[in-house]
Amino acid sequence: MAGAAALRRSARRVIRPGAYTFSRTLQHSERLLSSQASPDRGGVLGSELGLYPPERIRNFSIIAHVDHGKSTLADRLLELTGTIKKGHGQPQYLDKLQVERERGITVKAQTATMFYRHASSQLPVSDQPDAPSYLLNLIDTPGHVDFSYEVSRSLAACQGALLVVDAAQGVQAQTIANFYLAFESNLSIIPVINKIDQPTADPDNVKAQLKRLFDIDPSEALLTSAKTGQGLTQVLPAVIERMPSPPGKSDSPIRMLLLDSYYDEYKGVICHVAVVDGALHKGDKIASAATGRTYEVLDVGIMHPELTPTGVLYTGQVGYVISGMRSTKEARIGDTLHQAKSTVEPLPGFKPARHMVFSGLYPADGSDFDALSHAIEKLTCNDASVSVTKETSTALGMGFRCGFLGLLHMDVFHQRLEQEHGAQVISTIPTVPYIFEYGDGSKVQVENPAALASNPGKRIAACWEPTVIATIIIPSEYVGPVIMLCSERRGEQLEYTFIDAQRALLKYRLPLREIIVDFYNELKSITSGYATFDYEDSEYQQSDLVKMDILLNGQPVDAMATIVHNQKAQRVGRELVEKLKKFIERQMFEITIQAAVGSKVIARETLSAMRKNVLAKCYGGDITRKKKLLEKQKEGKKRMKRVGSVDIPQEAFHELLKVSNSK
Ligand SMILES: Nc1nc2c(ncn2[C@@H]2O[C@H](COP(=O)(O)OP(=O)(O)OP(=O)(O)O)[C@@H](O)[C@H]2O)c(=O)[nH]1
Repeated sequence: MAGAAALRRSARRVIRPGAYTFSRTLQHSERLLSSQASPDRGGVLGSELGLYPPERIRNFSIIAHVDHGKSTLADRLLELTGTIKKGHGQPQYLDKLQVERERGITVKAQTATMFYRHASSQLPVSDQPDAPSYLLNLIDTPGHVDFSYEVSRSLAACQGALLVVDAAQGVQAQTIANFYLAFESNLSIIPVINKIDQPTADPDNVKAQLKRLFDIDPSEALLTSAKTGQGLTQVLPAVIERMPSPPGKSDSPIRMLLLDSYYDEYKGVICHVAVVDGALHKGDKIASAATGRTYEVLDVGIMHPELTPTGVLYTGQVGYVISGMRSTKEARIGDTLHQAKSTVEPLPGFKPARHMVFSGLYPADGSDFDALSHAIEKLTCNDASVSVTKETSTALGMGFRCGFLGLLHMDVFHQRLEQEHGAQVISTIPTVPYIFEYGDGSKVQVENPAALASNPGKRIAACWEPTVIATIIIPSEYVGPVIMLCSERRGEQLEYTFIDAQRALLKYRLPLREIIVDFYNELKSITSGYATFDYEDSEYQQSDLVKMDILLNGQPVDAMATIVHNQKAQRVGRELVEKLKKFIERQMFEITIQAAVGSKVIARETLSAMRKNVLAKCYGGDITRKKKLLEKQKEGKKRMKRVGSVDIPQEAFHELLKVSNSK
């Protein structure tokens, strides 16, 4: 949890995707002017984009396991093409969100257009004045499993992908997932074995893995170091020579795919689009296939890498459109935008976002509801993959039930709420969407365990929970402990193979609720950090689930209710009450903390009465020190949540998250 000062500092450093400042714009025009003078660069303004028919365009993505070097490679390619200055002082240019920089992960995919002259012969480009210039759109993708939705969204606009694999770590779980996403999208895949500068690099072993797992010819692999620059000059020529150009009909009415959208305070909604057919000009009238609404194109251009107005986008090009949309809700990702008053066949959409983790978000201070509401609304403007509905808890007051793609997604959302909007939130135990069937045959999807109580008269006949197929790659000596962990988490083994002499691949079907909290941490800790893990959604399976309540002084706290597997209820209940006892401070009266399934209490702790005297350690009469301590206590109180008559610190809710799903 960031301190108040850190929050204030970070609030001043808000970075929004695509947001750009006046000074950056100036730098940009300077760069443009110099770029036009440079023999190695193409022009970019206005009609010059017309010089790039689809044959001279390549749209590609970089896919990789987390930390294998996608963003660094992207930076190097942007530098190599002069799109950004070398040593621009901001590593991982495309990772624009503050959380991305802090956590070193890519959350929101970004796009950048580059211009690159390429000659087919071996002579240097400078000796070939006629070497044609190519327009390359690089689409960065997130690496974490939660964001595979963003990956599939980006891949739909590409014809090829660079599959980056760390030369020392080799193929990892997300390499496999991302490879299949790209393969199923019919992309031409160029393997890039990166980080060859590392002393432990073993490119030949990685080549053998690529052959064994994906049937990739070893001679196709490029060897690079995004750190030292070694091998980087082969990358763009390979993109141009080995990847196809975008398909599309130049003489057809405009049809484009909406790749991403975000809200900019000054410009309104900015849509990233890939033009599939026709050309888009400023002033054109366009319509959304999803909503039927029509808009006038107010501004259109490319991301070079900042928004650069060009007035036009041609077939096969990727850029941005501003068309007076008021909210990103109008800009549905995967929608087809087309010429107004024409009927066109919508382009195949994307895999829709599936919300797999739900959690209640409440203002830490009940009176801050409006501020939280405003912050959530602003944030969802830029992250349409979060679902938000209002809910009320007797314990926490008015709040929101939010649906996320996964746990990291939820974490990132919380962090952004705090950092970018200064919101103080209490989040309830995350839950997955269960399906319950009542005795009368009716079925409900339960995203909030407390909601089960609203049908007290109905007998639960059956329940189902979502499962995932997990892929785990580990050094072979860790196979035993990992198998134990997976069976503790109610997993069913589907596959157990070796990908090389040292490493094994395990596939398990696991209930999603068993992995949403702490599974990855535990997997990492029992494998000394060597395990990599990825999962894809699978079907629902029938399960023996019960609702567990937490009661404080006999009163159920709805925000702490959780759904657990019957066999684990006792253990989880005991851990929850023990944890709560540690976090709830003693108060003026005795507090009983209980966990109960139905009317049966399965765990109980008692906190005896006592008032914490913050001045106890303060000897003598230093009045300013006393005042400071009392101020601190007052500040702490603000972060307390009064439930009935019991004050619960915000940390208790956070700690509960960790226990509720473990073991
Ligand atoms: N030694 C070495 N380190 C590299 C190389 N390329 C990247 N790195 C380092 O590896 C780490 C991860 O690099 P990133 O580019 O952030 O990785 P990523 O794949 O984009 O990670 P996500 O955005 O989280 O998916 C950083 O510390 C880089 O400096 C390389 O060629 N050699």
